[in-house]
Amino acid sequence: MGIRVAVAGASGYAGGELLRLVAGHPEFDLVAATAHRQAGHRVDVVHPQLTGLDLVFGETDPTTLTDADLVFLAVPHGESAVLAAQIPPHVRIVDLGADHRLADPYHWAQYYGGPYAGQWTYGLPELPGQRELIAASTRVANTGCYAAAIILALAPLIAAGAASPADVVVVAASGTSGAGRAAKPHLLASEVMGDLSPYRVGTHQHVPEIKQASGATGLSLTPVLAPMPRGILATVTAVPTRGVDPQHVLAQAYADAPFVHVLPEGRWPHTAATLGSNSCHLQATVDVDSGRLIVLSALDNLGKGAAGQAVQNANLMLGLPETTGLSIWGVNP
Ligand SMILES: NC(=O)C1=CN([C@@H]2O[C@H](COP(=O)(O)OP(=O)(O)OC[C@H]3O[C@@H](n4cnc5c(N)ncnc54)[C@H](OP(=O)(O)O)[C@@H]3O)[C@@H](O)[C@H]2O)C=CC1
Ligand SMILES: CC(=O)N[C@@H](CCC(=O)OP(=O)(O)O)C(=O)O
Repeated sequence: MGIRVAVAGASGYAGGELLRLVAGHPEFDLVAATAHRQAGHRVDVVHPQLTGLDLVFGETDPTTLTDADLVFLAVPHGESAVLAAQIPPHVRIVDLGADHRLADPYHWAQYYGGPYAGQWTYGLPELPGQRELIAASTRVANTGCYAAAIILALAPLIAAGAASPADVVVVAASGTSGAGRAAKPHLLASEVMGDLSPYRVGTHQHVPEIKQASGATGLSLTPVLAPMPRGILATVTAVPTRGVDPQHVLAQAYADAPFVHVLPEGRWPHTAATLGSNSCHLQATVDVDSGRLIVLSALDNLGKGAAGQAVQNANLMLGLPETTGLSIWGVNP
């Protein structure tokens, strides 16, 4: 008998990717997959990529989930805090939503609203000291998808004193699965195809999360919806504080990180190379004209930006090698 794992919100995009990873994980037994409107439907009807997984979605209620050793919560903001409060402390939880990411209740109220649920251990193992904290935790808050791409690009440069924390500018494009599966008019194929559209310009909810985890004090983020199902490409620029090679700083920071790859000089991250993997690809340079540091960061929003990262955190919480059941390599093309 392996480690008993339940996935709440399993009918969504992040939940579907979690099911795929949990079902293929050598130490996990999938004991429950729960949904909301899709409760009672077969998993392989909602997720045809999981044909062969003989399961029906249960109702998302605490009694189904407390039977597990570890629960992944992949439900909308606000719902995961309500569920988590009803799950006993001995059951480990990784929350893919935002409910437990922020330290400051004021930021929660400003960007999300509703009751503030408090902060859990932040689930980005590549931050200094964070692996150990995650391993010692029974409650872990997974990162936002843009947040993962941007923090991995930025945090080592600020920590090394190589970039000014006060003036960080990011433009980041995301595939449509980042917005979830619920039908929304702006996500119709006719609206998305052939278009690049900025949204929540200057007001995106990941800004306080990125500042909190990276040390940035002034950050402008322009998110762009891109006509592709998966992937994030973030262009992060900052003012250098001293003449260090940003690529060298990143390579040193991630020398022991199995999923973060600083690419050889001359190669630039692009989303397709990361899809299906739990990897983040980085490359950095200094702009010849402005002198600003430029870091490009690519990942799969459902991989390192969500489900892959959640499994990486669960592995650490359970004392398993962090790479168990995860792929470093993608599926391009
Ligand atoms: N998509 C992404 O790239 C990322 C998502 N996340 C986070 O992961 C979580 C899930 O996102 P995603 O998969 O994209 O969203 P989806 O909209 O695709 O899926 C949402 C899931 O939550 C269920 N659900 C909806 N309403 C409720 C409710 N009131 N109570 C309980 N369950 C409910 C849905 O069930 P049903 O369909 O049966 O109604 C579905 O299983 C969110 O918190 C999101 O912010 C984090 C990082 C990246
Ligand atoms: C394309 C798109 O809409 N992306 C989502 C990112 C969702 C995400 O990362 O999840 P959290 O909401 O859990 O932080 C957005 O910008 O809100």
